[in-house]
Amino acid sequence: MTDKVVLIGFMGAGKTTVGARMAAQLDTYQHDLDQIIEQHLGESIQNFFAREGEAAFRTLEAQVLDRQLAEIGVLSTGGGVVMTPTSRQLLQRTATPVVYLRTQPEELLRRLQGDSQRPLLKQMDREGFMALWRYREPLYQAAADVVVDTDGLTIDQIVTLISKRLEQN
Ligand SMILES: Nc1ncnc2c1ncn2[C@@H]1O[C@H](COP(=O)(O)OP(=O)(O)O)[C@@H](O)[C@H]1O
Ligand SMILES: O=C(O)C1=C[C@@H](OP(=O)(O)O)[C@@H](O)[C@H](O)C1
Ligand SMILES: [Mg+2]
Repeated sequence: MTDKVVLIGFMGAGKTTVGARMAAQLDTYQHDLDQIIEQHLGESIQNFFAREGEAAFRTLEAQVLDRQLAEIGVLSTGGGVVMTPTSRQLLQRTATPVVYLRTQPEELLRRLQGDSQRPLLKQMDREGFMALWRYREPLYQAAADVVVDTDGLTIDQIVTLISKRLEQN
């Protein structure tokens, strides 16, 4: 299987968790855009968001995405990467397969219950969360080469499914 994959999907879809397991199984690197951005900033995304706002974060995210697409390994993105036209273009143009980890919003809300790291989650009520999911869903679909539904699956099952779907692709 290819040792280059990009994972996209909504907050809580498992991009970070699945990416780490997949990289371990493929004996390759995982790059997590959020972690790279936090290392670069020397502070949490949470703090940066609060001080500089979402637009500044998106600009930075697009720059780091551009650079990381050149690296081998599994690239776990942040859920909002499809919100920026530049980032969407980068995903469209890359030769690396883009995998959409698709998870129903009710399941995401269960997974993210009690989370305090995601600034957008804090700002939203249930309706806002659902609306954002519906808004982003076609953007993920359009950016993806492969769509994997994660509801009810374990991390290992998702990794196996991704490998299978990429072979078929
Ligand atoms: N398939 C899954 N089944 C159950 N819990 C999951 C699954 N995938 C991820 N999680 C949990 O959901 C939370 C968010 O996962 P994470 O990998 O950080 O998502 P993302 O990076 O897409 O926002 C974590 O607590 C993780 O353990
Ligand atoms: O959906 C979003 O807009 C965001 C998702 C987060 O990443 P995860 O998808 O890994 O939670 C992180 O990039 C930031 O909080 C914004
Ligand atoms: Mg993540």
